[in-house]
Amino acid sequence: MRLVIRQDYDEVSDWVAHYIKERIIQFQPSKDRPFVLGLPSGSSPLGCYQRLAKFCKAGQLSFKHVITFSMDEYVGLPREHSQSYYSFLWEHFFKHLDIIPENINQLDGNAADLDEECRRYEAAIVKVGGIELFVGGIGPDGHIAFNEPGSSLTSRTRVKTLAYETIIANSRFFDGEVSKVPKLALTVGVATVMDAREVCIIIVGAHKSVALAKCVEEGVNHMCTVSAIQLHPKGLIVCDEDTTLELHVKTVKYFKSIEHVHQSMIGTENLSLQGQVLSTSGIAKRRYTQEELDKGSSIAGAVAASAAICDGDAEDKTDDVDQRPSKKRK
Ligand SMILES: N[C@@H]1[C@@H](O)[C@H](O)[C@@H](COP(=O)(O)O)O[C@@H]1O
Repeated sequence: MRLVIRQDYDEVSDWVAHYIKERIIQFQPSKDRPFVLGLPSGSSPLGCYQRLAKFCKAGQLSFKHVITFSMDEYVGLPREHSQSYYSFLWEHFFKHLDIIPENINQLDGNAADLDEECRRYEAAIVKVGGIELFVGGIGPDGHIAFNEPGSSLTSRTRVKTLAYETIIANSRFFDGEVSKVPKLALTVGVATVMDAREVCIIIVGAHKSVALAKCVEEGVNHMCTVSAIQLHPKGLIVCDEDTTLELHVKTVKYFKSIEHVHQSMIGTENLSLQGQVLSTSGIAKRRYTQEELDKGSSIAGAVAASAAICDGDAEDKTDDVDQRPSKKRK
């Protein structure tokens, strides 16, 4: 698992937006081979969504061949309600993109048969060949999507009763009134997320620092469902400095030093990013502009490393890119 620490929310949003952009571009999606992206709602991904929309508007990125699957939805809240995840994602993301509406998959919290709706969703994911990159956010107790503490780590899309802490936390979107917050939700399962070929979790704010510490420094545990990411071969967490408050100093130093080594191996210094930085992967052969290099060399490097590893031998298919000199880089 990789832990990328940035100064604040804006830097986290910048990093994740660039990362998603590079992953999509690298993938070279087409009608027959679309890029399948899992998406969260909530305040954590907002800055990232705004940046992705800007890329799209500027013609630097297209969602034409991107299929999306949203993580969760309240049960019983009308779709047009401003706080339904359907409305949220349309308002803050989809309507600003060139995405084809039929490629947007969202759970219907008003379906007549909720169990059937969950089965339909899982089947739809399978039908498109699985999710390439699942981006996620967490609640203060470490729940991913609506997989509340105690959720099975092998869970699939299903109906969940919300934990009281979640209802309180989300009441900020319902005029601060707990009674207005729906008590049930549809959510992808922990295993649905972990089945994705890559998982990227955005965690921002001191109020999530305990959850981050549990996820990174403690074991895999159903009371902190995001901790399942430890078992994922390509798990990535992007957080800000405030969120590291409960981590050991040595843990923070460790992940920062890894990123430093990573950058010096894959960044501009040694790899001539101005050339075909991604050529080792065989996936994309795009040249980076100087501006991109100045702004996002670490992101380009991360993506390049990611691609190189994916493209490697079976034994290379791990995320430990940072700790291992790549034979491809000789
Ligand atoms: N079910 C949602 C999640 O999908 C979301 O990721 C999380 C964090 O939200 P926020 O980013 O607003 O803190 O809250 C919830 O409870």
